[in-house]
Amino acid sequence: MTHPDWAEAITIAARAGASTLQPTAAQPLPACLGRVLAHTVTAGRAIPHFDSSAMDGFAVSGPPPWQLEASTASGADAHAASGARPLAAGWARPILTGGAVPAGTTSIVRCEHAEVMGADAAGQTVLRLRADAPATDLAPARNIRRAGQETRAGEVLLEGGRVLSPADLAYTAVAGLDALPVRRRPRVALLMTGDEVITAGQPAPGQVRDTFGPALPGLVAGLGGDVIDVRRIADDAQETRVALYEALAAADVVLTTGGTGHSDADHVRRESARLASELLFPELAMRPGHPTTFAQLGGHPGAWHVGLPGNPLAAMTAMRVVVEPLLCGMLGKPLRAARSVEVAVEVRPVRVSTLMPARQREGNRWEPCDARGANMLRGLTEADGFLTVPTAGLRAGEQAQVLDLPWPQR
Ligand SMILES: Nc1nc2c(c(=O)[nH]1)N[C@H]1C(S)=C(S)[C@@H](COP(=O)(O)OP(=O)(O)OC[C@H]3O[C@@H](n4cnc5c(N)ncnc54)[C@H](O)[C@@H]3O)O[C@H]1N2
Ligand code: MOO
Repeated sequence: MTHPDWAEAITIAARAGASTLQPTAAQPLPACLGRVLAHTVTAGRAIPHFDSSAMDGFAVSGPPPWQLEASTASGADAHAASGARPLAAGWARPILTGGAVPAGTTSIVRCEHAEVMGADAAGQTVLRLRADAPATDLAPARNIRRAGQETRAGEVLLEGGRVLSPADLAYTAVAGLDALPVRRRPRVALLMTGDEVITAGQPAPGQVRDTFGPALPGLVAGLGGDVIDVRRIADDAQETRVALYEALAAADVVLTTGGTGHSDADHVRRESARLASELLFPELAMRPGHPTTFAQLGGHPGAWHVGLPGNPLAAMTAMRVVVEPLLCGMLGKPLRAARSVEVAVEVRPVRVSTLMPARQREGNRWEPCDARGANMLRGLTEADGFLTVPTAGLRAGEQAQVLDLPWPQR
């Protein structure tokens, strides 16, 4: 079996994910934040849905002065009442911001630009434009928010596949919807191996602090997964087998960390193979992260298993090129494409196509971070993305591809 490079891994994982596209359910708007919209939603009617005033003031009909109607409504009804009856020529009517504009209105004069005078000879209250009011106040349709100005009935409100933002939810509410169809979040179980790994305090020589427990659950949630289980398992064949089996029954995606090697202490590869209905790849032609395995366990749909390598940076590159596209596919979300950038410095040839944590300098010029060994994290904390380095290396000034990090950036 050939070993995919990073670009092929993204394609394979995304296609696999799409074959288990998650079901859709309507959710109330506040529960939709960060969820993936399952399909495109259109406006059932125009936004705004009626002509309304943009200012507190007066609806006027024709040139000043006007005869001012007595205010007929206040409180809860005031916004609707202002538009209930047509406005006759030569008349003005009090109106609130957001109030319905009566038929016959030529413009809205804001209250600070108008002056209520005493009664005229006929006993009518008169409204005048103040001497210092700008002439634009009387421009046709001044301060009127027209129905349909923002969105026409039948127009697309939001495209399917997008991750819903606070603005999207607010806009949907304006359109009068109470719920949106969102994809179920893939259930993700996280199994972490490594007898030498401790989860608190200072590790002794031969021990290492767990880097995955603090980082991966949030990372998976940010990619749209629902982390249903986080478990540490011993470097033991039987325990690995039972844990994989149980996870496969409960989850859509099983992520393991470590144990992908071929030593007596590594059991993930063998136990995954026992449960696998399909091996998509046993490893990658990419560093760090080359031991990453990807399989489907327990038939279709069963569960996807991604065996992340134990080296912390290797696991992060695998998250970017396998887990992120897998979840995108399952959620019906578009992939984030690699970006073309200019390389600021020479990068020497490498044995296997390599993902290097890299920083963006002035302009779109990029350079690799230091401390970018597979076991290291410092470079990644300083990185703006992964620079993809082909085996031939890169010359200063050459174009190269950068992958965004699998989390929101500064
Ligand atoms: N003979 C070979 N040895 C190794 C090879 C190889 O090709 N032949 N590949 C190296 C590469 S590259 C990687 S990556 C690792 C993959 O190892 P495993 O997936 O089997 O992971 P472990 O052996 O369990 O651990 C590797 C390394 O990572 C540390 N680790 C594990 N879990 C954690 C954790 N939760 N937090 C922090 N660090 C962790 C572990 O202590 C080891 O140092 O294999 C290489 N060896
Ligand atoms: O390729 Mo390893 O995965 O260098 O860390």
